[in-house]
Amino acid sequence: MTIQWFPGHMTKARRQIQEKLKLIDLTIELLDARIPISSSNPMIDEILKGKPRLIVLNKADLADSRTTEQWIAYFNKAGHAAISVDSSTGTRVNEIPVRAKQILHEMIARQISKGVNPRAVRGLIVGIPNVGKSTLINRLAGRHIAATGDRPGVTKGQQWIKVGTEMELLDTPGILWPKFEDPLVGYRLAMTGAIREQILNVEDVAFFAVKVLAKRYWDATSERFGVTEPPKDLEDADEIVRVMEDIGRKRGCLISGGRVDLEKVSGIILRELRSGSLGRISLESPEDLLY
Ligand SMILES: Nc1nc2c(ncn2[C@@H]2O[C@H](COP(=O)(O)OP(=O)(O)OP(=O)(O)O)[C@@H](O)[C@H]2O)c(=O)[nH]1
Repeated sequence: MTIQWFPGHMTKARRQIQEKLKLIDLTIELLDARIPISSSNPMIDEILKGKPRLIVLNKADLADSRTTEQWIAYFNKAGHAAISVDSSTGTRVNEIPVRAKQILHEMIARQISKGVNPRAVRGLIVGIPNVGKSTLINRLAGRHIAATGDRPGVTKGQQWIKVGTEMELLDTPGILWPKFEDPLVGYRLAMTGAIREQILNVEDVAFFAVKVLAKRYWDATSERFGVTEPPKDLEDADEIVRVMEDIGRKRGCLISGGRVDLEKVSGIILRELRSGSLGRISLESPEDLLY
């Protein structure tokens, strides 16, 4: 689903989430494990207004596990419970209700001294488009939940989905928008396939992808594409383009005069990055934040 986010849409999305917040104990903030910062919402703290939050790093099967561990430590340090899952196969999703229940217990323990057996925790999944909200809801529900909430003309009350005895989830997630003002965020979202390539230039997206690959995953890149010479200087755009051309020659992306078809090779690089053919790749790490 692609949404054109105009200020009016953001206000509406925010209002819809805030209506749902009245019904729930805790939010499950879904982020893409490969880009936890770029897949987050810039106003999340304000929108959630202190509602307890469990951060779930989804698509962990595509991210590099060492970096994912660093992210979990980073979020823990900032005071948030965080776990990583793969919703497509269901790996570790059963930890979500357990952690949610723990958070609820801690919350109640702070309010009442002891002797309580809190009811099932009521949760809401929130996240930007394509982060895997529906996949996770279906996984937790153990069946396919039809996404009828947005269909015009269908008035539908909120439905609760039982997740074992520990948790109940609202059946429609809260949709958030990413931080559009930062162009790098746009490129990172495009690298993961979260936003359509047509919006951004495919060669530009691949350029940034090669920069990250050369910086952090050169061995995997070199092995996959058969290129041997890393860029001499990551800040030198000509050197990044030279690596793209080397990959293009290896993959036979040539046009008349022996020149490399940069658009074609860009498509190949991005497809292989997204599909996991280059291995498990994280496009952001907490170290990037430490400028
Ligand atoms: N590899 C992998 N793919 C996933 C995972 N979770 C979801 N996906 C894929 O990501 C894509 C988007 O998933 P959705 O569940 O439709 O995402 P959504 O957040 O509901 O998207 P919107 O409806 O656009 O808001 C689909 O192709 C899923 O198969 C995961 O943990 N690992």
